[in-house]
Amino acid sequence: MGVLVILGREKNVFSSSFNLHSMTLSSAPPVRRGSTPVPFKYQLRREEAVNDDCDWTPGIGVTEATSPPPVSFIPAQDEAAGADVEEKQGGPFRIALLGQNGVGKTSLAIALAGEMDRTASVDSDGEGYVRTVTVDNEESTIFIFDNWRQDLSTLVCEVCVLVFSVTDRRSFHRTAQLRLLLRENQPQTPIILVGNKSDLVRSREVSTAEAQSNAALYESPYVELSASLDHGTTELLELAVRAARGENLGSLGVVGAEGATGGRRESLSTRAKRFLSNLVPRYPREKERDGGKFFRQKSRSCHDLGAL
Ligand SMILES: Nc1nc2c(ncn2[C@@H]2O[C@H](COP(=O)(O)OP(=O)(O)OP(=O)(O)O)[C@@H](O)[C@H]2O)c(=O)[nH]1
Repeated sequence: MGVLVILGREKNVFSSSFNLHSMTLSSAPPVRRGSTPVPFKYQLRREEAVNDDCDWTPGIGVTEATSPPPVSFIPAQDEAAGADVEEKQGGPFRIALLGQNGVGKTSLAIALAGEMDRTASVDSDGEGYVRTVTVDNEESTIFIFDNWRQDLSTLVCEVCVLVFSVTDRRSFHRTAQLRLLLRENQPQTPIILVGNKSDLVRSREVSTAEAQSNAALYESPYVELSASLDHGTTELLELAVRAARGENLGSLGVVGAEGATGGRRESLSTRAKRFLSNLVPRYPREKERDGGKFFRQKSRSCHDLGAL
């Protein structure tokens, strides 16, 4: 049984301490958001990713002065080998949201915690989100945390959600690095790849197909969503709970905002056929077969317009 820690919702706790530092240490560089391009000289090398997986911004993250308070964590009972599967069914399940700064982890954690729905059963201790959810007619308790700043080797959770912003290619690359680190430390933990900010269509830098094939390479499901619009978050929540229960998710294709049917997506040819069959007959032969219905309908609508 574990008590988890998010510094997410009460991010103000972290923010306020950070601001305090910013005030005293005026030379500290600003925190980089996911949508802000990073100068080339600041790009993270692999060695840096291994040693310091906190941030892309140099000078921020691991120093004593700017790091957030340590995350408290009590390992769950089922960590021991031979954990009781039945015990796992109801949780508690720990879901860790990891990813580059500004990709929307906190927004996503809040959406998953159901804070926007005031009737949801949500309880936060200020460090994480605790929620009881019913998935597949079964109740489970979940802990969601989005602000893991310590060494990834100390992270213990039932599911890892690697978040990137579809508007920031660098954050997509960051998930690949994180996956590498996670696989080194906990090869069995299910990983779900999440492309957030799907609402920002015009600023997109990572296509659905690219992210999906990347996820498929590692047999992870890919979920595309918008935390801000709370679009696709339910699918992620259900997926995470199923993964935590030990269900094999495999590679489900795209789930969420752009392809809400998961592995049961229609093929391109099926969709094309359906689209064509729905077309109004346009060609003379079809019009003949149609018995002139098309024209009659059209003239009727013209007539109606005239009446207006
Ligand atoms: N358009 C859009 N903006 C989003 C979405 N999700 C988050 N944002 C915005 O992205 C910015 C960063 O969101 P956060 O939730 O703070 O991101 P984070 O990953 O927790 O950031 P750090 O705590 O710095 O690591 C905020 O301005 C959010 O409003 C989304 O789905 N769509």
